Amino acid sequence: MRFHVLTLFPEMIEQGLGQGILGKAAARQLFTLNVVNIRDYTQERHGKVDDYPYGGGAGMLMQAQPVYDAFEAVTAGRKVRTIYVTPQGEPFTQRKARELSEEEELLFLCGHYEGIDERVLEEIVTDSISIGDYVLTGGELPAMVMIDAIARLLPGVLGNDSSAEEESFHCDLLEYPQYSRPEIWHGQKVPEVLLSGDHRKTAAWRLEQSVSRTAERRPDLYEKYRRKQEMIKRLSSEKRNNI
Ligand SMILES: CCN(CC)Cc1ccc(CNC(=O)c2csc3nc[nH]c(=O)c23)cc1
Repeated sequence: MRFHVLTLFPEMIEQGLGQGILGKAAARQLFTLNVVNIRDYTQERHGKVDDYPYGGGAGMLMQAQPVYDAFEAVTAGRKVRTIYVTPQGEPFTQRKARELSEEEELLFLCGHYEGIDERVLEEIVTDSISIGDYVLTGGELPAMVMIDAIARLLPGVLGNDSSAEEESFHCDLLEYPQYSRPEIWHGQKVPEVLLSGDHRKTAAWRLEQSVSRTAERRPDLYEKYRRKQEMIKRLSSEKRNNI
């Protein structure tokens, strides 16, 4: 996978994605990261890349020419899936991360100020994606969030035992509480069942914890889970009756 990021703050991306698991994975060539400074492509003097929006309105807009020239420099005529990170985009989900992780190459366009001239977006953008319904100061953090979620799905980036955890999230339940040594900390004991070594009881306790935590914190996911359970029950009883 080759990640390209077009941004006005390249060091933010390089710092943010150069540490930890992703830094190591990039060093092992499990993916490459190419960060391009849009300001390097301006034809205006003093590195100017923004201007006032036609029709008035608060703030400034990034102009089309520098963005387009940076894009052309990276893609060199290749057709590359180009993601414009924007509050006006479709919501980013684990499903979308999985879909994007199948691509060979991804180009992320980070806006700043109040956005980018629509004409260059029309020409180069394939997907407009938001990371949530809150307003940030720029697209760099959203691009890093998405690259993190996508890169961890690439072969070799995480230890191979994590895929099971992936599935658990897919069954729409929040994860159960976890404990490690010591057995008593600040007078709080680890739940007995986890010390019992009884795997069946442990699994049952963890499922119960996941369900109650989901019901409490994510009623939307809980509702989905409940309906799925009901359908499974109905189908299995229908199957029994038909036999
Ligand atoms: C004036 C209307 N604003 C849109 C809500 C303009 C605007 C605010 C903030 C930004 C910077 N944010 C992003 O570039 C961004 C990119 S993806 C994303 N997901 C959630 N929230 C976000 O702010 C973002 C861009 C335009």
